[in-house]
Amino acid sequence: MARAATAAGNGLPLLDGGVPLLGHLAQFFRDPVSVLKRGYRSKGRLFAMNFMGQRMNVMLGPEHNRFFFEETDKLLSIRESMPFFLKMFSPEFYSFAEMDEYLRQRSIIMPRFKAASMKQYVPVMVEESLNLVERLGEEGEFDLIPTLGPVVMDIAAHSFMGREFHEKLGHEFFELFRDFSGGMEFVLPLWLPTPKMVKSQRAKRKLHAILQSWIDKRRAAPLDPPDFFQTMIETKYPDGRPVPDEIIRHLILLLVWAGHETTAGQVSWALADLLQNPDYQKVLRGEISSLLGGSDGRDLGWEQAVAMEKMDLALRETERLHPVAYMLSRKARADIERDGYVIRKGEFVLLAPSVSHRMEETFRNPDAYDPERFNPANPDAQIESNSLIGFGGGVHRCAGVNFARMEMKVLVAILLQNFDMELMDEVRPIAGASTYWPAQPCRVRYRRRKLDGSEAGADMAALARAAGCPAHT
Ligand code: HEM
Repeated sequence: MARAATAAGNGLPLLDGGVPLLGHLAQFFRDPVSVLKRGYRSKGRLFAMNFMGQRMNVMLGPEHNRFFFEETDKLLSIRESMPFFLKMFSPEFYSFAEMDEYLRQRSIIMPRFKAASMKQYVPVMVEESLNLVERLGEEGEFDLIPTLGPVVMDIAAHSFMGREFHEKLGHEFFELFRDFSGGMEFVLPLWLPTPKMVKSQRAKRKLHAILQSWIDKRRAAPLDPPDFFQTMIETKYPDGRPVPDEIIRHLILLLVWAGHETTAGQVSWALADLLQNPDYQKVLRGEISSLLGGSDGRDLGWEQAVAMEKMDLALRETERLHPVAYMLSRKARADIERDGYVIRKGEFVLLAPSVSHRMEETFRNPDAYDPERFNPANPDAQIESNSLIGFGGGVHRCAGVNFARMEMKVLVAILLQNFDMELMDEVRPIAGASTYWPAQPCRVRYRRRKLDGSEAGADMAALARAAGCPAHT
């Protein structure tokens, strides 16, 4: 049961092992997921950490996930939990704005990620993935994050700002963007003029100037048929008012910011998982070659990408095992009673997909890589709502989830179709990061495959086996 409470009551059980003054802060920043796992093992689904006197209340499992998502913007505030957002964007923007303004701004971007609009991004995703194949050549080594990160940025710049912007200004935009992202400060006060904060603010001003010049250019000479950017600058609010340029600039930066590190990390994990699970890699190869035949992927269209159902399962399993957004955060707006405990107004409330996704009660054999657990055709499929939350939930669920899933599908499919790959390094999560991606180096050795489509038949047998076909045991 959950309700706003004023009654006296005990706080959530406090995790052991805090040190004077800092509490659990230092150990958390060193290795957040281990601390969260220790909390679950020793205290269960509800526990608290101490960050220099500030209580951080952690909730785990589908029931608590549901509560967290349903109470966001009611008992739980998103805006107070991410103050750095204010510095990177502005007080009237998105989650920081009043609810009706937030919903108005959200309604500008959501239609751009519906199925009908998504179709226009697939050719861009294919083109940028094939550019990577071209750059990699016949054989060699690449490091996952530094190689896939720029492809994700190319896809974003090309999809959201258009080909011409991407070709002329993409590089400068990317460089500035890296500095801008450095403004995501969790520990130090935001008014402190640290070098990375000064850099971030300078980059923000330059990014806004670049985007404004692009808005002016497109207003003077509209693109027909319109692409993402053209549609954004022509969109009106439901009451007919034009959307201010400042909001358009912030929205573009928000999309790139929210989708860049996350997708780069998640797609790197997806590839690393597949390279460690050759049986399922084979299943995917079968699916890909049954759809693409002997093509390198340039014919890959929306319909084929949607038909990659095994790839969907693999991406979901990676989202479960390695959620890059390993923790979501809110602040309590009032005292909240939860299972007999009280969370006080002003305290933080956290979800931890990184731990909830590995709970035995929710997922059978949780540390094993088993994409088929999500296959709805399996009688024992594990698809309880609010159990897989790598893209969040409720009204603030990731706006770009369809875009990200499609992008990862295309990139992984094209890499698997074109290269034989093996991992050279042990895959470990990065320590102390805000985005939980594989630590560097995480190198892959690759060699170009001969593409004649002859593997499709053999791989279809593996596909049938994985789907549990008794004729292929
Ligand atoms: C694998 C890649 C991605 C992951 C794991 C991811 C994860 C998430 C999560 C967990 C949230 C909710 C945060 C919260 O409730 O506190 C979120 C929100 C959001 N994401 Fe993503 N994201 C990804 C890619 C993208 C992409 C590609 C875009 C844009 C094209 C995007 C745009 C957004 C936006 C705008 C929000 C804010 C939604 C709102 O508050 O209304 N994300 N994302």
